[in-house]
Amino acid sequence: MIQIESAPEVLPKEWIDRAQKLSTTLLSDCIDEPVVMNEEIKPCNPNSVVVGSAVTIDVHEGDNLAVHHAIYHSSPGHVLVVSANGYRTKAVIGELMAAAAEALELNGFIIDGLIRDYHTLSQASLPVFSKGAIPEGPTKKGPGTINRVIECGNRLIQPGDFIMGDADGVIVIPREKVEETLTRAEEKRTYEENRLSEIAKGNIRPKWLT
Ligand SMILES: O=C([O-])CC(=O)C(=O)O
Ligand SMILES: [Mg+2]
Repeated sequence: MIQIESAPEVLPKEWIDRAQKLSTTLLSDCIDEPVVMNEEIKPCNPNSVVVGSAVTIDVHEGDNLAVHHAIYHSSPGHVLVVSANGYRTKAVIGELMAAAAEALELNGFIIDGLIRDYHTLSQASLPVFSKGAIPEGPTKKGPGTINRVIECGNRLIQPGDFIMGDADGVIVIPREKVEETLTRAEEKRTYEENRLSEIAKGNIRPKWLT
């Protein structure tokens, strides 16, 4: 049986547009709490960038029925964040599920576990983040939960949390901290752009390094 709670609100478009001009590194530098998921969770396609509101999914060991249901309980703007509870001998999703999610214009998948059909997913435009790949597929029996608090990548994820993933990994920020973190990260981006242009001009050593 799959327990399904209502889907969270998507993020304001303004937050998505601003975040897409930043990065997980800038944002994680600009918040005073741990936001980075376990470093093993990486994009299949290193060009992938995902920003969205977390739909949280907890699956039973080696099973993915809850993920199949979650795809059809989500909307454009949602990122499906899956806790596989450390299970590493079966994949959680593959290319068919990713194609369905892409056709429904969902934003992507973050999987604390493994996937399959890696070759296709490494070239797909839908962002898929995972700990790697394995051929063996999951059962589809349940149980599972959708839109309850989960643990993913050693972080607690609330439904509707701000999620961003890029080539460096994945971060999660509580909604009430997003506005301030975006503003601070924009200031840091300006500082870093200035540093790069100073380096290009030959002023290589930073002023703060005495
Ligand atoms: O069998 C599954 O549920 C996962 C899979 O390979 C696919 O989505 O292509
Ligand atoms: Mg498949």
